[in-house]
Amino acid sequence: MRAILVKDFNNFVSRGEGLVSKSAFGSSLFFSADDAWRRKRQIMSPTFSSGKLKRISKKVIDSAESLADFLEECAKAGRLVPLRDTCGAYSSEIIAKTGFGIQAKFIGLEHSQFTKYCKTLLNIRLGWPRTVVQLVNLIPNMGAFCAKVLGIQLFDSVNMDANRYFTTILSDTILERRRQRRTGVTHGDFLDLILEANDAASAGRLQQEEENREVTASELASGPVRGLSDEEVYAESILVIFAGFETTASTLQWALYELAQNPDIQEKAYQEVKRVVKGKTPTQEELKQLDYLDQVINETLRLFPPAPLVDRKARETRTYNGVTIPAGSKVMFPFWHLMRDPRYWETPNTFNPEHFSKEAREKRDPLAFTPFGQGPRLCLGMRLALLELKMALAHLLPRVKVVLNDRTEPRQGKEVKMTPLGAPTPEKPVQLAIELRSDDA
Ligand code: HEM
Repeated sequence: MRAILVKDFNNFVSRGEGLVSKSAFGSSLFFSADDAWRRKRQIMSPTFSSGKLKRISKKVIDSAESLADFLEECAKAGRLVPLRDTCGAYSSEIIAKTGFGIQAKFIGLEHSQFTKYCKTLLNIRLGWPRTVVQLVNLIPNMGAFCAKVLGIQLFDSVNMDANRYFTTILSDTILERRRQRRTGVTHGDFLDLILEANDAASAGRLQQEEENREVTASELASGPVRGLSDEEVYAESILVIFAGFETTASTLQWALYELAQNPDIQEKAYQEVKRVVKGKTPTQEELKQLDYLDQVINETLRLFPPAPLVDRKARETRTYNGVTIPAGSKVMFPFWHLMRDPRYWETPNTFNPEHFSKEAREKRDPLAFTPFGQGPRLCLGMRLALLELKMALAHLLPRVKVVLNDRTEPRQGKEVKMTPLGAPTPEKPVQLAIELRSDDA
């Protein structure tokens, strides 16, 4: 794993498969190969640096406050909280504000078109439609022809209604933003940051800026980097939705579910927040001191990785530790299994934040924990995702308790059943009860 993802990355820059779609999103950074990936990664990387993240953290804080307000309202009204919808609203609200410059308020709202299209961006085919696509794909390039040339939705991996919705919002916004940049107006969101990095690339300044940051040689394109066209800016913005929506929403959902299942762990996390955070909103410094909360988040990512598998394609035939990997082969890394492997985890199938105590971490190979991938193609949004998750929990734990009882799904004493395919998803929507924390708790 180390050889492929890290040491000989240059032979495994590309993912195993691209995305079959007429949408520009199919050619975004996530699905790009070799030099096309290097160019886009170099433009996008500065956008996600910790310095830039500080500029958007106010928007994350506002959404975390709204989430805590909403849970408090549910507690007062005795209403159960539908976890998937609530966590999805939190994550899509942050995307809308940071990625698209929309003044969004989705938490607690029953119908938001933006959230609806975030959820349905990918065209999930089940039953007979899946079988038809699989059969047609037996003929090389036939599926791509049906999607891209004939425009048949069944074969397109992107839902074209969602694509149209986001294109419409973005094309107007990008035009307006380019105009505003010339007059010095900025909004401090990802769209601004992408356009800023893009201007640096077009002016040949990106290379210089990159050299001052810690960027691995494998990430650097050889020669000057060409800026992104409007269509490419659009593709990268859609990628922010694809990569950032379900992943963060799902992790927050599982974290809250596990805290409800394990009241002692919830109490310990609450006591830490109560001890460290002095005001209504944690400062950056206080956030860093919430070590136990980090352990809770990491343990959630270990048991419920939203991206349970990644793959790479070999450019040349080479031998690693006696195993020859022929050119063009796809190598899969089943993170889900690795992160439940009893050789690395004391109680592999139990939610136990002590797996991430300082002592336990020091004893373990860091490659045993890879929810964000590994090597130069590591998740670009990792810092943002961790900020979103930590901010949400640090805001809501001092105000409310999440609990299971005889009205919730699952009931107290029962566990959630998961669907067998893909990212960890509960079979039935989880609904938790919320209790207010009293001041002297
Ligand atoms: C808990 C949340 C998240 C998890 C667990 C996660 C996990 C991953 C994983 C496993 C990969 C593949 C890495 C590889 O191939 O080695 C990835 C790629 C990526 N993620 Fe995330 N992700 C999360 C949130 C986000 C967010 C919030 C964003 C942006 C807003 C984001 C942006 C990306 C991008 C752009 C890539 C493609 C990187 C590339 O191909 O160079 N992710 N993520």
